[in-house]
Amino acid sequence: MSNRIAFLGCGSMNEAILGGLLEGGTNPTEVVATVRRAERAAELAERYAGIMAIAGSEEPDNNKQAAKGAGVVILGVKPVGIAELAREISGSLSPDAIVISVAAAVSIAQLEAALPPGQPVIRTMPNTPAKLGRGVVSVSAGTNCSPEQLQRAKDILGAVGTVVEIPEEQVDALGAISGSGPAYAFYLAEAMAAAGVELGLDEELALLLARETVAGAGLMLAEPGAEPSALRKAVTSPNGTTERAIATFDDRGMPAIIAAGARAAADRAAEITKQLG
Ligand SMILES: NC(=O)C1=CN([C@@H]2O[C@H](COP(=O)(O)OP(=O)(O)OC[C@H]3O[C@@H](n4cnc5c(N)ncnc54)[C@H](OP(=O)(O)O)[C@@H]3O)[C@@H](O)[C@H]2O)C=CC1
Ligand SMILES: O=C(O)[C@@H]1CCC=N1
Repeated sequence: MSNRIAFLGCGSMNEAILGGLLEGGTNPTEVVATVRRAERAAELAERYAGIMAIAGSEEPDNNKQAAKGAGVVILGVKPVGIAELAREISGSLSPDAIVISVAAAVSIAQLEAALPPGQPVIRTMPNTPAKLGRGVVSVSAGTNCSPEQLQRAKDILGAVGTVVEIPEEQVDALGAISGSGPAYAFYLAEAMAAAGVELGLDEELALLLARETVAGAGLMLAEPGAEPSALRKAVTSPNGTTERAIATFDDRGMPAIIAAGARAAADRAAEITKQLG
């Protein structure tokens, strides 16, 4: 099977996977990426020496070209564009090419219906820390995907983070935690910076403190065996300052607010799936 990997629609998410794969040792000459705009293709080609990046504005058959001869094809456009993209490349795919979708809300049934009968499909839900090799990527195999093909996808995706295999019914829940989750951590950093300014710190200092603190805490969480609650307790002196802050968060219902946000994300995914028909 061909080693070529095609990233069709290379924006935030697919670029993070592409970057993580190259960091992990994938040969850039085996990577091809497609986008719509020429500036974006030029940006990718400059940032990742050796890859091929093709813009649809210059070569309207870019997706077909990239799909042709690829062993793995990763669909990375917005959910609403996935089925159209799948149909567009259907005549160019090798029958054994593994088609991986990173899109939220697009079901395996919707993917399979848009591809040639028998095409192996894997639905994933990655996240952008993939770029640093610290992503979480779920995999759910479609009906025509062999165990060997699933293993190949896991091996490839393993270079960008932790791979978890889940039944498709759990993808929306997983996406609400790990897919969207990096944004929750960045949101926390934004809110901490704003709180620092409210307490009288200047904006630049407050942002530095928030960034470095969330990043440092993330690194501690990444240590083997790290437990969030144990790490929190180690910062929380009895009757001290942190205890007062956490009690205030609890009193104001912070855990319930986070649960409600995650629920809203999962519900939105289900809503989009329905809209896509
Ligand atoms: N962002 C995230 O953290 C996550 C995203 N996802 C999923 O990833 C997918 C992409 O999201 P995201 O990366 O954020 O979106 P972006 O808008 O950043 O990226 C989409 C990319 O697709 C390109 N594109 C659009 N239409 C076509 C086409 N017909 N042919 C070729 N390229 C095309 C765009 O090109 P151009 O730049 O030229 O416009 C752009 O580079 C979504 O389905 C989303 O659900 C999943 C998990 C996390
Ligand atoms: O916001 C979204 O819809 C995508 C899916 C998960 C993260 N970003």
